[in-house]
Amino acid sequence: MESVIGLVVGLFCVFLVLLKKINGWYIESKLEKTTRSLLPPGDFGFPFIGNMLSFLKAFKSNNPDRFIDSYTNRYGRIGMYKAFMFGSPTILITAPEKAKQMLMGEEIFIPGWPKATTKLIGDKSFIAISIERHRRLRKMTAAPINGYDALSTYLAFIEEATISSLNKWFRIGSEIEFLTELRRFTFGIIMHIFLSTEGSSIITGLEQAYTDLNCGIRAMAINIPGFAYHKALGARRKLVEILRSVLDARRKRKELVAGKNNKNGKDMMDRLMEVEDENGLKLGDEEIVDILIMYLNAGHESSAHITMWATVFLQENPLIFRKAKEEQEEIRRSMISTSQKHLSLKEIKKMEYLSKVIDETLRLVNISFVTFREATEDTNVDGYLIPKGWKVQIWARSIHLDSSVYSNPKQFDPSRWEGVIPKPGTFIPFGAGARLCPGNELAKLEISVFLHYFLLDYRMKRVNPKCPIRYLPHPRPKDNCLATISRSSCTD
Ligand code: HEM
Repeated sequence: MESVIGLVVGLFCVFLVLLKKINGWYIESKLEKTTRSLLPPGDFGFPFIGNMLSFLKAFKSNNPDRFIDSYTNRYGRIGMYKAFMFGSPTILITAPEKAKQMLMGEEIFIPGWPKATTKLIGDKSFIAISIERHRRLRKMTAAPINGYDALSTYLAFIEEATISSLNKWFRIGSEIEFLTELRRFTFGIIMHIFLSTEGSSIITGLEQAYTDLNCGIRAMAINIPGFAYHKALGARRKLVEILRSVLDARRKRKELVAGKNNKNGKDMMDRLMEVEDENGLKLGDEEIVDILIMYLNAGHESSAHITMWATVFLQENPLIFRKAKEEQEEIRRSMISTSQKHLSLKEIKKMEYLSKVIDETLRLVNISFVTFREATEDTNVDGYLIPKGWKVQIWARSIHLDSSVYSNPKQFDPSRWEGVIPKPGTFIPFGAGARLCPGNELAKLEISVFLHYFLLDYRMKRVNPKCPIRYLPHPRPKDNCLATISRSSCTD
């Protein structure tokens, strides 16, 4: 009996190996013979699902890195591998210099997000429009978010939101989901920038919709009730509905006050409604809504996660906490000496050690662990070929946790940034090139202001300090960082 079971298991294994080989032959049969011979090593997994099962298995375990490790262990650390992910043949990039080449080569490597993601974020958002249109809309939206004047303007709002949020959580006195609260906090900021007048009235509806949208972004694209992707599509419909009604109401209001618009009172929605292309054409409602959906999402999720992780790491490392706090105390002392009540960008610039804490958090946590591109032409990279039409995934996570790039990479150590200018491609938490995150400075500002007040006056105590981490869609403790916030004067 045992030998029969052994035989069946053996035959099944052979069948699986054969299935993978046939799948590989089938995918490569669409390429020219010379192209095939130049592909990097790797495997395409099983028909239809490709390598998705091993990807999801790794990212649902406590060791997501074992997905890429399985390639480096089998084929060596060559930094590029062939695979089949999210329904497309794909080249995985895990080496800094190659990542840099992909990120900087915007003409050849256009965004290549899975179709299912584009359906959620919108086919008129930045991830799906032409290079020219992207350049134009980006230019128009990036400076009012990330420019020096814009940041100075937002600072007061961020400061006020920080002080009142921390005070509120402290007053609650019992456990809060720290991450959920921080998402609310960062969402309030991005809503203020984009939809200053409607913010508070629609914020609750949008918040829940964004939670559901995000759960579907890196899930399998199964549009059946009960699956995350199905729920995310519903969330997108809700977002479109809410934002469209805001847009309609604004248009009506604008008609009423035509000609009386105050330039200083403009938020991003006003700008999007007013911008014209070289032929005098304005953006359509669908375009405005998709750009809003993308910005409002990108503009709060990552910042909230990084703020939470930075707080957790500081709290877990008393020496680092102390050093960061001393820097903030020095800043507060100098403000008091000149009777300065509010932070300005001058103080933010002085937060050198805190900036290292934030960079180290960005490196270690890897909120955007992978970015998606598509090759628009056959491209040779270090002797290997990326065929035209294939997807490219740039694995920032693998680069940031590579022991040949960062010594002791899993350790939280802000001092590693002392006097260091990262080599190109080695530190890419915000991407690089034409698609470099247009909210990177705003994100760092929000996190810095929050940590300034947190370090000076508060403590966070987690209910489950050893709570397991969920890695999809973003790394977070499964309990959303259940914690109490207390004032440091009460605990020191
Ligand atoms: C810690 C916080 C953040 C992280 C780690 C982060 C990370 C990234 C990364 C890696 C990209 C590049 C994607 C690619 O190359 O395809 C990106 C793009 C983008 N980010 Fe962020 N981001 C953060 C905060 C923000 C904020 C606050 C905003 C909004 C104000 C924002 C808006 C965007 C947008 C609109 C894009 C698309 C840019 C384009 O395609 O041109 N992000 N972000």
